[in-house]
Amino acid sequence: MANSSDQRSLGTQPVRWHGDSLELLDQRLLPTEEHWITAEGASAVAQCITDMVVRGAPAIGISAAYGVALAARHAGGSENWQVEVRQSIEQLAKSRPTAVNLFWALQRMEKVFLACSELDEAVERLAAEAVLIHKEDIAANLAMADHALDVMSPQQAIGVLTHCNTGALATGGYGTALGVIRRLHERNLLKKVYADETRPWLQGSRLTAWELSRDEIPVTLNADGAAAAILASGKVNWVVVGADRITANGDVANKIGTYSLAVLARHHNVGFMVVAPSSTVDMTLLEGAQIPIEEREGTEIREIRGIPLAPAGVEVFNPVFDVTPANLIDAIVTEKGAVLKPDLAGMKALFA
Ligand SMILES: CSC[C@H]1O[C@H](OP(=O)(O)O)[C@H](O)[C@@H]1O
Repeated sequence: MANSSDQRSLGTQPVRWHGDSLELLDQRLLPTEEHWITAEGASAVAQCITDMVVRGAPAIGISAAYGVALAARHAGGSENWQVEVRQSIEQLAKSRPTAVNLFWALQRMEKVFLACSELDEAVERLAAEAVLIHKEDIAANLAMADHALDVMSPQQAIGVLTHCNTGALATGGYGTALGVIRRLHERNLLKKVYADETRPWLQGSRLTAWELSRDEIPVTLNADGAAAAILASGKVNWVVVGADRITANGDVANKIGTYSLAVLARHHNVGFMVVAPSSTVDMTLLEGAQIPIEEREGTEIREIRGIPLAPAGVEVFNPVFDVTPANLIDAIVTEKGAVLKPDLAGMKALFA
């Protein structure tokens, strides 16, 4: 995907589309190794999503869209090509449960699929739709950065703390919360950015610190447990995070540890901003308690790259997302605009 016409650095995009295959940067190996996996079919893309080769709500949706396009591309000669594509959509839908972008992208691809009567038409139109979803995500990220700075209206350089990875690696490019950080840096309005390491998967230390360092944006990595002291220090004006699913009342599911950051931010009178494209908004769910929260293997906490960090077999509770109630959020920023002090009425005004 070429850089956007505005010549801004989009950062390292996590997927490369080749028409008959999709290359995915294996984010499990960063920061020590840049290894690209080539997926030639939907099942390979689904496995890459489940295994977190590619992760991040928008990037998951974009990858799944390309996976559907690959299903049609490689169904050639089959009399049951419609069955094969439908089975691929169903398989991709089972890859991870929380990020609604996955289901949003699959529904959009299915709509195109159902409008195609011939395989050749489906191959062409599904590929075009996946590329469009990718391009729209980049445009959304660039727009969200503008809306976020309007909300912040910084009169001087500010301090920001972020959680997990919401950069180019988690999206089609540029990033959501990290896109705001990129924009602040571009405008010389970024005094300091603290990045939570974000245990257990370490998206912050392995991905955010890598992305920002690569793009020469100064970043300070901190243990998750240091966030409270950092917010107490007065060095941070805003906590800026992404989202995996936002419900109609403004509750937000995001990486585990986000909820505690929101409590800390409110306690220390620090702004708390969620930045996510409208493909992350799920108006079919009224509140956060309805969001399916993914739990992953205990080994992700007991070990790091096979090195034991805990007694073998110790019981683990490993939810990889939590829900931040709307009343702890100062702003939800999307490409359509910002919802300040989000509630059902404010969300309906933008997304009804
Ligand atoms: C740009 S949204 C990224 C969002 O996804 C992350 O989760 P995961 O790395 O498990 O896919 C995290 O919740 C981020 O905020």
